[in-house]
Amino acid sequence: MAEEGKQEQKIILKSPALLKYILDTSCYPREHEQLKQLREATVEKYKYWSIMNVPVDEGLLISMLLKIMNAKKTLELGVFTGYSLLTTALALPHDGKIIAIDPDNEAYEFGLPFIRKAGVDHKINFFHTDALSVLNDLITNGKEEGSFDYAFVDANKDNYIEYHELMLKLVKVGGIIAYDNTLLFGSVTEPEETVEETLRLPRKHTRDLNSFLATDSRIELAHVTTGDGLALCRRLE
Ligand SMILES: C[S@@+](CC[C@H](N)C(=O)[O-])C[C@H]1O[C@@H](n2cnc3c(N)ncnc32)[C@H](O)[C@@H]1O
Repeated sequence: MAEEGKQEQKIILKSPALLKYILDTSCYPREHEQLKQLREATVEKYKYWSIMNVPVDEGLLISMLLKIMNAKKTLELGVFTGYSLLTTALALPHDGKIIAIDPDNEAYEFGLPFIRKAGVDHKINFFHTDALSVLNDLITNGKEEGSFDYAFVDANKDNYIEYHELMLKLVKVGGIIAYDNTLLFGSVTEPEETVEETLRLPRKHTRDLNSFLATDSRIELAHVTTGDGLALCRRLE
């Protein structure tokens, strides 16, 4: 058998039924009650766009990662209704701190009652604006370089490489920068002309990011096939 064929045999998720099995068996029973309610309310209000919430299996992975790292101070770029934000807030200790940024205040306000009910809103400092301005401010005025344990980047794809340079300043050596949607609905491997038009530019940005990260010697990289793809980068220098 060709080497490539052997590799393919290692891919576990061979069917949508397997994803459903993982969710039903291992994930939904362990999802925090307020995360479940937030997820369901988001589906009801945002319909198709609820797809933007991080899926439950990925949320559980992020939660465990944060606890293994003993993360206390984190950044969140792209909040929407706050599924990944609430996941993070629940995983941090009582005195944990999250700087969360999104220009969409309405979606954040929609998710806030669930975050409050979970009793973790005191950990969150939400900035209702574009991420770049806040990140630059944290570096120049806030003197926050090297102070974050973890950053979750789930925002506008066209800025990811720019965000990466700022993340490498803000996240401490040994800390994790996580980029979400790095497989972009599987479009990264499809020929451009077969990809729906609205995805073509994000697909290009995502492919550029993946290639960039693969050769960036300042990080250790693990490209995880959970959700829509999650690139975990550990800052090395
Ligand atoms: C995929 S959603 C985030 C989902 C969220 N992490 C969750 O699990 O529910 C992407 C979000 O990025 C936000 N966004 C778009 N441009 C942004 C920017 N320049 N800075 C920060 N956030 C931005 C959008 O408003 C949107 O809410």
